[in-house]
Amino acid sequence: MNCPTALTIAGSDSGGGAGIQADLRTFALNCVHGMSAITCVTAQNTIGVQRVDALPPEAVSAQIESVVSDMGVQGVKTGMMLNSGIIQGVKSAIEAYQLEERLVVDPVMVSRSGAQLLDDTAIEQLKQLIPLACLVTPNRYEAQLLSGIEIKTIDDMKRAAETIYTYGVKAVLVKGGAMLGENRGVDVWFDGETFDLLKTKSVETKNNHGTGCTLSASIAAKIALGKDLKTAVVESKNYVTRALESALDLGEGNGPLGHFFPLLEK
Ligand SMILES: Nc1ncnc2c1ncn2[C@@H]1O[C@H](COP(=O)(O)OP(=O)(O)OP(=O)(O)O)[C@@H](O)[C@H]1O
Ligand SMILES: Cc1ncc(COP(=O)(O)O)c(N)n1
Repeated sequence: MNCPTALTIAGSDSGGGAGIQADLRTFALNCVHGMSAITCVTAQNTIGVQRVDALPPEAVSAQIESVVSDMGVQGVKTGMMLNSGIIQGVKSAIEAYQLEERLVVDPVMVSRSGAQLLDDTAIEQLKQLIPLACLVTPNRYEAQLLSGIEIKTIDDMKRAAETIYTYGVKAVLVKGGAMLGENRGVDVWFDGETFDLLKTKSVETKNNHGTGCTLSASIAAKIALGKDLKTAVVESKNYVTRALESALDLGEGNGPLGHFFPLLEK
């Protein structure tokens, strides 16, 4: 039986809410065979990140090479990459295996709980990876850092998307989970020609750990399934909204999404 494959290049979250664990659940729900290149191991729960251990960059590159050379990859996303050595290795592998057309970069910098997930010195490397991707998905904070624009309004999100687009990436999705009031949960899409506001409903929950990871993993899975980028983004945005509505009340802090809600509804 043939099965599309997707690869996540990201960190492990011991609490299972974000990172590799959220990505693999999202791939599975899309009936895509999930593969992983783990960049670092976090000791993490719903309250915070207690410890981070990086893998050597060569270990990350070796994982990518193993799966791409043998099994093929139809969709790929990057998440937490922690340091510049890892990002450089990932960039070389993406170029060597020509994965650019199917690459989604989630420029993870800070966790929901406020922990730093990217070294200060690594942002320049991340800026060099972004032009390779078909889509980059910064949240409000990441978009501010990447564009140098302070974001308070939808117009600010649009201006930030335009600036980030000039890096050379095919499309930008500025995510609005951290926007306030009626703008919370409104995402801005820009592909160089068209702006689009992606709106679902704003979900009232503290259990929102891993929304960005889940969104980018879902987009990568749908690319692997052969969907066009915009369709992949719109369907994934709807999926995250439903998974937020079914989020799990686990732990004292921000619980994980209910990734498997469609299975529970049957
Ligand atoms: N309360 C909410 N209601 C509806 N949609 C939301 C809400 N919070 C986040 N989202 C959506 O979730 C997706 C991820 O956005 P967000 O801004 O939370 O990314 P993120 O900060 O990278 O996520 P994380 O770091 O938690 O993985 C976006 O599509 C966003 O609109
Ligand atoms: C391994 C890993 N990857 C990504 C995130 C970001 O997710 P969040 O902002 O929900 O904490 C995280 N906390 N941990």
